[in-house]
Amino acid sequence: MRLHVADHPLVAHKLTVLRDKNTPSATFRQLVDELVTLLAYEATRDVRIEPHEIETPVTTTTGVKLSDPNPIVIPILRAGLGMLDGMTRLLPTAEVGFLGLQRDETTYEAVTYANRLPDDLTDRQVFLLDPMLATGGTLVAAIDYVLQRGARDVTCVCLLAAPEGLEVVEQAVGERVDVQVVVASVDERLNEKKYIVPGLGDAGDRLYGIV
Ligand SMILES: O=P(O)(O)OC[C@H]1O[C@H](OP(=O)(O)OP(=O)(O)O)[C@H](O)[C@@H]1O
Ligand SMILES: O=c1cc[nH]c(=O)[nH]1
Ligand SMILES: [Mg+2]
Repeated sequence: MRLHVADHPLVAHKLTVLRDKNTPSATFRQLVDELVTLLAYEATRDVRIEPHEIETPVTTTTGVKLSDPNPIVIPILRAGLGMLDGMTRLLPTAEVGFLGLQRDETTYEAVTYANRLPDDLTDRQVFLLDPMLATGGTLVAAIDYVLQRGARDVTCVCLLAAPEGLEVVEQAVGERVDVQVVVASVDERLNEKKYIVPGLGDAGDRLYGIV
């Protein structure tokens, strides 16, 4: 597993406002969108491209275009949905799949309740979106899901990660496949309820308000 922590003053500034418990839902949504666009720039560094010849008004030249098939972006419902627009702003031709996973707040195990994905993800570049990597259970379940469908190139874009969760993902993925995790911050730890500290609380509730 490769870990990339975005190191940028704008990311740090926006994240601080996001963490503030007094930040209202509308501002929270806007900030998630802005942060994802900044993270997407880092997360797409290895997006597959191929040579592409064009004519400028002056001459012909060889540039690049995204290779076919285009990447697939998969927000993990609910909270990951808040990251979708920020990601597809940079990758407008990406396909979008959906995965619904909810963490059981007693056992902390991820339960799958929805999926709408292509059956075959062989040779597809996959971007998984979820703002919170806490125990890592949800992300490991999502990674397993796409690996079972043949994906071998997976980038996870998260806002916050706990060191404990990163370790779980690292152990689960090992050297099996090329999994990259891009985050805005690796926080201190998990608390007794497995919430990220200092964190930002429940991302889904702060985005959408309904528990
Ligand atoms: O790393 P984990 O310990 O598995 O926890 C992280 C998961 O918890 C949150 O989702 P939640 O289950 O609250 O669902 P929601 O997005 O519908 O609120 C978050 O968006 C992650 O998906
Ligand atoms: O801190 C946390 C942990 C899990 N899910 C969240 O939304 N926040
Ligand atoms: Mg939630």
